[in-house]
Amino acid sequence: MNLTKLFTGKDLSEQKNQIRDRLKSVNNKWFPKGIFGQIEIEQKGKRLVVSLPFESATVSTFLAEYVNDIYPHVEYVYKPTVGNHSSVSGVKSIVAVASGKGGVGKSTVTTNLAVTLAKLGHKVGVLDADIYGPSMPMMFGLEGESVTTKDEKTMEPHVKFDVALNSIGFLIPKDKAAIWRGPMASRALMQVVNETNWPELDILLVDMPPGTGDIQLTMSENVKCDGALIVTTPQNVALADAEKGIEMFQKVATPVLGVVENMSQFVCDNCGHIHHLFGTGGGEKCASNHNVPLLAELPLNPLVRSSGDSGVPFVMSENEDKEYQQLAFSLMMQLSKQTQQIITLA
Ligand SMILES: Nc1ncnc2c1ncn2[C@@H]1O[C@H](COP(=O)(O)OP(=O)(O)OP(=O)(O)O)[C@@H](O)[C@H]1O
Repeated sequence: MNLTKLFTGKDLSEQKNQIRDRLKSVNNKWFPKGIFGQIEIEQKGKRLVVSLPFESATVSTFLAEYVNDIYPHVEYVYKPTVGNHSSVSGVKSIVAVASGKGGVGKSTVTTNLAVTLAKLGHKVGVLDADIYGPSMPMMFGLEGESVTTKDEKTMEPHVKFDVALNSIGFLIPKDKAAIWRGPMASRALMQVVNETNWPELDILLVDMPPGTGDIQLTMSENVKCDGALIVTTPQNVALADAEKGIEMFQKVATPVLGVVENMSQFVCDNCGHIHHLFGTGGGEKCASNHNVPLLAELPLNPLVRSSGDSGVPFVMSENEDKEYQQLAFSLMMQLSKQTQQIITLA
């Protein structure tokens, strides 16, 4: 039986070209230019399998719309390519999550983004570098835990929700870290960076302390980050600080992958009215001022706060990860564009 003509009566190469052409016509600003010229399409039994250089459930659904009418039997699979760098052994890419101002939700975004990336199939780690207020142990439900070691030299990260995590909060009580300054704080941070026995990771998210001080400088001098994600609220005072953060990363040649506007709006449970508690359009303006994309506008949602406090990230709840899936996808796309590591551009 000639499987290549099974469904359409067309030759396999003709079918592949047709699928490729359809995918090339996909119009979505997050896909790097030329990406669909590079993908692999194979026949496996009765199916045609498209190997994508990234993973996202939303992507498969989105792409199916372009192809389903001609080939309903196409399957999309994730085929990661091997990276070749990062200053931390075993780690393919490092992304700093930063904000100029404190309290804008940087740690919340880091946590939920990490868990979403893990749910999508990536190998993810989180380094809590917020040395003055490490909140990851609480957000991952690991408060009160300390580090373990197998060889008395390196620390084993905790693994929760499929994310490997280390935090200065596992080493010392919260109040002690808060009084560290300058070289002492930097030394402690570098110890957590260098002496953690990270497993093989596709991406390590670094939750930075707010501001543009010593720690940020230490990080950028000692750890080669592939990119930075800037979290802000739409408020003017937060935006001014976010812009300082962007400028700092640009100065040290760390590409800013994009801006995340958190607490963008609040939808009233009762009447559905949308309230813009902190103003509107700030994230977009901040991003366009610096020629970087706005990757997400995440709503203010009381469940996000209560989940963070309870140690079970918001995205672990059923059907609560759509916005974070989109953010995870656009972040990986931006990272691909920067590093050319996950995909090769045409
Ligand atoms: N989208 C959101 N909706 C509701 N509450 C949120 C949202 N994002 C963050 N929060 C809450 O706001 C508070 C501050 O968030 P978080 O600790 O993540 O901020 P941060 O920028 O990391 O702060 P810090 O400067 O202390 O590091 C937390 O109580 C968190 O649960």
